[in-house]
Amino acid sequence: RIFCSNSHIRVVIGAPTHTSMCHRQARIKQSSTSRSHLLYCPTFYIVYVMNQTVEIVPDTITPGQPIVRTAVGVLVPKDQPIKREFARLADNPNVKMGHAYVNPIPAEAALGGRFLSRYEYPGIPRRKRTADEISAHEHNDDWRVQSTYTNIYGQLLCSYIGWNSTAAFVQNNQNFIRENRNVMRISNARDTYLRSIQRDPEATDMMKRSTRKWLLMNRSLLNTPHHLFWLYEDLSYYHTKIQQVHDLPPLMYFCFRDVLVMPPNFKYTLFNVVEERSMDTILAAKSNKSVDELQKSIKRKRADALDTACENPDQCQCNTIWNILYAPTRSTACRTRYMAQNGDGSLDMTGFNISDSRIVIECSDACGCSSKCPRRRCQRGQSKMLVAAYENEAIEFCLRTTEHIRQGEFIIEYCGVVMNGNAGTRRDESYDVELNLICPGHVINSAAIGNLSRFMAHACEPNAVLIETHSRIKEEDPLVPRVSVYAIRDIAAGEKVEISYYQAEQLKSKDGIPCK
Ligand SMILES: C[S@@+](CC[C@H](N)C(=O)[O-])C[C@H]1O[C@@H](n2cnc3c(N)ncnc32)[C@H](O)[C@@H]1O
Repeated sequence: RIFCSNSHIRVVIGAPTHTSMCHRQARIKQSSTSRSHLLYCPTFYIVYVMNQTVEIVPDTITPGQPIVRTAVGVLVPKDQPIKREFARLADNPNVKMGHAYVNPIPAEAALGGRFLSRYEYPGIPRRKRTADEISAHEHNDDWRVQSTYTNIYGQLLCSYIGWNSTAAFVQNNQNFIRENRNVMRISNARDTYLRSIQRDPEATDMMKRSTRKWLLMNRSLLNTPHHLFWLYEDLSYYHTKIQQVHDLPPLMYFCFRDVLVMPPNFKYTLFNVVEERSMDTILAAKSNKSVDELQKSIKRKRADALDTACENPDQCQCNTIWNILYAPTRSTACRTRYMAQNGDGSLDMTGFNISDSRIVIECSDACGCSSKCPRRRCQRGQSKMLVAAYENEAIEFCLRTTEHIRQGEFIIEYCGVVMNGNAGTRRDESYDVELNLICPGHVINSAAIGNLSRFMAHACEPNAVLIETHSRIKEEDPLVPRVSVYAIRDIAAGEKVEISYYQAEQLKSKDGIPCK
């Protein structure tokens, strides 16, 4: 691993203008510690876990049952009773409390066979069945398709959940395609992206050679179940499964090198996980008050000067929240910018200045709008298929889009663990995003638990930006800090999604990752 020469990288999400308060920045600190294990989080917030037996797990689909999407996980320390202040949270179906966040191995993959993988990754089965075990299971119905590939003869090859690569089969009947439409859709999306790399004039010969490994499956790969290729395949599959619960697109991990490097190892989450100490701060914060409470306690004029893109503008409370909590007053030197949504949920980027402090405010049940409201964009989550691809020894993995993204479009939420940003907390700080407005002094750290946003690389001329987002579905949910990633210019399919880890002044001082 090659690290950059300086020890601190800072990622700015707020807009530091005048006060020291404003100067808190999202910070990425380089560290020489090895990469920690990650989890995947979807959309909302998390708290702590109590004892070893209590776990926060990502949501799964139970046939016939409605999907409850967890909004927050709360991690509570072991051997301590749940605090009284959290009692109300325990009744909220959007909040899960536990001592640890885990990515469990789905039941259909946990069958177990003779093959033991060399690698241990959260939520990925190590034990699988082999081709030798087929006869014992031939007539059982536990053959569910994981993914499909085309082999060098143009035949459709199918790999099965819980079986290693030696048990992959050629499938050539139309029924198979009809019955596995979803799997076929994901495999086709993967191949479309891989073909675009084959055509890319900037792709190196090594990338093209390696891309063919994914496009045209060969016998030697099938016969090497310990090949890292299969670990990439599993990570893509099991993390995509978590995405699907939240109706989010598939994701993929790639390494376009002759010799593959180890894929990233972390727990995948689609909601933020909050440490107990930070949950105390969150619950006590003014931003956590409901709109009604805010209006009663703070005698400030209701905002009506701003337009709202809410589908129910007469009842929309977002501008009131802005006015009471974030709008600059004569006594605040810190000028936070109101980021207005357009009717399609994208942000109005007119006059956007990357140095400005900025916030997006989203609707809750108090606004009386539906989940399709333009002012609930972060709540709906990612819509474009993104991939984490290994770039080089310096950057390692970065985030790329497989689809065109327009300026102002929401890309993804930055998910991870909400924790106190002081130096005492043990973590890899290079995955910190520092919060300025909603929970100052805290960070969202995605080193151990996060989603694809953790792979965004630094660029001196970024195409995306982090924006703190005041968002909860119900006023009774805790207002856990959230950070959205929006495009600040059009991003073409295949491009990297990059943010600036630094403020303008730091870029000039050449502190941190150099601009190339
Ligand atoms: C938040 S992580 C990004 C994901 C990381 N690349 C990975 O593979 O997990 C930040 C780290 O990525 C690397 N990085 C990001 N952008 C870079 C750039 N433009 N040049 C060199 N290294 C970069 C640095 O090691 C930095 O500490």
